[in-house]
Order: sequence, then structure tokens, then C-alpha cells
Amino acid sequence: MRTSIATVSLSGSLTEKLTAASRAGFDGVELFENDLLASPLTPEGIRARCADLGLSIDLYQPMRDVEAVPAEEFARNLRRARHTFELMRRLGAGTGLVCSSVSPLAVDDDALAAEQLSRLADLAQDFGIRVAYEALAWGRHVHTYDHAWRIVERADHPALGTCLDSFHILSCGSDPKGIEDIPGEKIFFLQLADAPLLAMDVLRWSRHYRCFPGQGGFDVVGLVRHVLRTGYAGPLSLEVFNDVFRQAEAGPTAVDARRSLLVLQEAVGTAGLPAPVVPTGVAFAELVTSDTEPVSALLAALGFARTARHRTKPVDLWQQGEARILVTTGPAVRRGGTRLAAVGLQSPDPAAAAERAEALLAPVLPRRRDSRDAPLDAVAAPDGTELYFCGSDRWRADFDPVAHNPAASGVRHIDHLALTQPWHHFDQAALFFRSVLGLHAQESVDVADPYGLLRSRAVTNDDGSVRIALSVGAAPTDDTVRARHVALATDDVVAAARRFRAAGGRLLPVPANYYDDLAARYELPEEELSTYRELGVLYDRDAHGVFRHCSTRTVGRVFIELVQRDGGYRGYGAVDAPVRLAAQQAVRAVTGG
Ligand SMILES: O=C(O)c1ccc(O)c(O)c1
Ligand SMILES: [Mg+2]
Repeated sequence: MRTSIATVSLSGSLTEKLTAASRAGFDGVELFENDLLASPLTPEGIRARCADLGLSIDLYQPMRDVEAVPAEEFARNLRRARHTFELMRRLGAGTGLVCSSVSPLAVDDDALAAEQLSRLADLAQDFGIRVAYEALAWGRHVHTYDHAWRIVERADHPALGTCLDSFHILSCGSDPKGIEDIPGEKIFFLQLADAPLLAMDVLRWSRHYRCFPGQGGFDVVGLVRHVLRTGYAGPLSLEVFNDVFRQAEAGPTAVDARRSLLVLQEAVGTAGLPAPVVPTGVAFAELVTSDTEPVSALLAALGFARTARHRTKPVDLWQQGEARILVTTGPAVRRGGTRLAAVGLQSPDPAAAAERAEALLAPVLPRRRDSRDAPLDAVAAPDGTELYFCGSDRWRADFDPVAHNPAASGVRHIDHLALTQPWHHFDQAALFFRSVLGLHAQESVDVADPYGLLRSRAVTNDDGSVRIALSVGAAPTDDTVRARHVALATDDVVAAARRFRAAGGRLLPVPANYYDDLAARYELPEEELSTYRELGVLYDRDAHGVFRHCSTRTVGRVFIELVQRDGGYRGYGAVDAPVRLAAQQAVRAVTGG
């Protein structure tokens, strides 16, 4: 099916929007009046630019407050419509959108609405144009899709059809099954948007919080299935009003948008993609640093052993149990400080995993950085984090063992990776990790930080052997502030923390108030509490079990968390995150780091 995106969904000038839509592979656009009004291009110029970019103008919109009004008002509306249709002819846009009226002049009279829309369609027909009538959820008298359709049906005009918009339909709780009662050829246009399930005024919700299908809480897939059963053959078009997307760069947003449609088309069976290859574990986490000394000291104090070195590159492999951490340095990483830059995922079929990622528009990374290296399948996540798909242990063939003392035994494996996202990447990242890797997303939670709010959402595989916690701050400045971390699983966090401290490691101190509150919340023996207090161990419970965790001091933009997950605890200690973030902030204030 053809795919389209509304210009309102992307940031920048009209030219930037069109270029981004074309590069991401869209076939067409919905052109918004404001984008045309603000463009220095003539309508013919816009038409030519779209043609050059391989885009059709699938819809021009919106026309507002047209129908069910007194005669003299309607005469004025027709005059305005004539101008719009003339403009559409110059643009080469075949379908125009009319939103259900919000005007106080409009009356609750379907017969009048049908008659006036029919006269509008007469005029459109003279210009070789069609009109699609859409119910806005906050329309004055018409706010459901079935009501809009009844009016269109009543008008019975070949140039008048309806436009369905998943947001309006699903936000007001209409049953989308009724869509199947509309003949497909009378559905002139289908607009798709998802949204998080928020309790707020529907107009605000629509204009600020829409997101791409799969990023919110609506069953957009189910709705599209109903639409396809009617025989609808028009484009699948994304109409997303979103404050973050309005600010984010258009290029990545357009790619994110296309990815959401590819996933949707896979779900409804109109496009095939290589099947997801769900990762079965974390092969490694890769830290890059311009200064290996503090990183080596941190890992050594945690009981890791430096077991191997890459044959061709300045990369060390540190290991303890099944936890593997690569430390990369060299000229390429001089900038940017210490950070968590790559993740190796154990994959049953790395080539197939990379194929799916590529089909879902992830940039594929070179298979070899050096001609002597074993080929690796790797792609970049939206924020640039490199994801390596590791089958068996081929990646280790490039490493030569080095003499080392045995590692400690407290750490068993990597429990989870916390990948802080750039501020405008959150929904995009969750959709990426879910769709590309076939992981499940959990509910997102808000976490308070002393200088803002953090939104956090985990994606996991079925058995929890791959857990990635995505989080994002509320403002662009947060990018530089918050660290990522590697959480290491241990059977005894107290012993692991003690061992770390005895080896010269520094733990993040936690305020006494936290432990006073803990004592009030749970009946913990005083001895246990004082141990936690002494080490800065945080404590959480869910319906399944208990989570104990503590953090090291931050090195660059990375820290390590030691975690003990007992009895099937499923979370990540989110309730403790505000305390941890404040403690990190306090350390930063003292050290300036
Ligand atoms: O918010 C609006 O006014 C508006 C305009 C056009 C649409 O297609 C829509 O869904 C909403
Ligand atoms: Mg709409």
C-alpha cells in the first residue's frame, strides 16, 4: 500500500519536511495549509519539488467550519472553497479534507450538513477534486466517524467521501468494527495516529500528544484491519501532532514514522518483513573511553579480570562469570568521554537479525572494521548505540588471551543495560527495540530527578535474559547530564559491594532518610538495615520478589549497578531511582564531575 505522512508531523521548512519524507521512503504527503502559506515556493513550485522527490500530494488540508451553517455563511464558505480548490488544482492535489465544524454558527441538522457538503462537492467536481469529510472528536455536532459517514451517505455525491482518523475514532471510544459498514470506495482517506492513554481534554491530547502507531496505547492495527476489510485502497497516512516531533530533526522523525508503518503493515499482513530474531542474551557491553585507567580500576575492583585483547584494535575484554565488558580506546574515541556505546546481543541468527533491522531502516554498520577481523552483523539504534548480533562466540575469535589473575565469582551476568536516550528519541527507541529485536515493552514510569523528570521504559525478551531500560529526560539539556549504566547480577549484593569496597572501589552514598523510610515501609531486621545503610544498598519489592541494588561512582557518563534479583522480581528499582539520581547529583556537585 502507498504510505503518506502529514507535513504537520515533521519539523522545519516545507522543503525540509518534503525532503525528509522522501528520504524515509514515503510515497506521498498530506500538505497542511500552514506549511503552504509559510513557504516561499509557489504552488507550482511545491508541486514540482514533490514530483522531483517522488512524492504525491495525497491530501490538502484542512478546510474548517464549512457545513450546517446559515445560507449567507455557507455562501462565504463556498467562495473560500473555490480559492482552495483552485490552489489544489495548481498543486496537483486530488483530495481535500473538510473537518467537522466547531463553529458556534453550525446547527445540529444532518440534512443541512449533507446538502451543503453536496454543494461543496459539486464545486470540487468542477475542479476535478474530491472532498473527504472527517469527524473531529471535538466537533460541535459531528464528532464520531459513523455520524460523519451517515452525512456523507445521505449526501450521496461521487466527489464526497469520508476521511477516517484513528485518533478521533479511538480517543472517543467508538467501536471501529462499524467501519466495515462503509463501502471502501467511500473512504477517501485514512489518517493514522496512536497516542498514550492520558486522561485529558481530547483537543489538547490530539494536538500535542499523538504519536506514531505502535508508540502509544491505541489498537491502531485492529482499526486498520477493519478498514482493509472494506476494500479501502488509498494510502496509509500518518497524521501526528506532537510537540516533541515538532522540535526534533525531521530526518530521524520521518524514519521513525516509516518504521512504525512498516511494523503496522507487517501486523495487518500487507507487507512482509524478515521475521524478528529475538536475542537470547547479552554477549557484551562496550564502554569507550579516552582514558582506560579509571575504567580498568573500576572493573578490577568489581572483580573482573582482563582476559583478552583484540588482535587489531585497542579493545580489552574484561570478564566475570557470564558478564563481559569491552573497553575500547584509541584516537577515534578521544572526544566524548567514557560512555556505554555498544551492546553485543546473543543471537540465534545474526545475519537474519541484521536483515530485519535493515528492513526496518536501521543503519547497517560495516561488517569489518579491519580486513583481518571476523565479520560481524551490527546496526545502529536511533541514538547511535551500536548493536552487535553475536552468534556463538565468533566475535571472540578476534581476541587473544592475555595472562590474568582469576576473576572474582560474585557477578554472574549482565542483568540489564540502562540506555539513557537523547530527549527526543524516547518513543522512537522503544518502538525500535521492540520491532527490530522483537522485545516486549513494559509500561513507562516517571521518575523524579532533582533537576527534572525522567521517563523510563524497559524492553525485555521472554525469559528476562535481555533487559534494556530506556530512559529520557524532559529537556534537551538533559542529554549531557545523565549517565548510562550496566547492571550486574549477583546472588549476594552485600558481599559483592563489600568486596568492591575492600578492593578500593567507591560506592554511591545514600542519605540516611532513605533508610529511615525503608524501616517504616518494611519490617527489616535492624542489622540488615544497617548493612544497607553502610553500603548504600537500595531495596525494593514487587508482587514477585525482592530487589537489592547499589551503584558505583560514575566514571565519565557510565556507572555500574550491582543488583540482586530474588524470587522473580520483575522491575528495575524505579521507586529508588529518584534517590539514586539525587545522590549522583550530590556527588557531582562536590566533585564537579
Ligand atoms: O486538530 C485539528 O484541527 C485537526 C485538523 C485536521 C485533522 O485531520 C485532524 O485530525 C485534526
Ligand atoms: Mg485527522
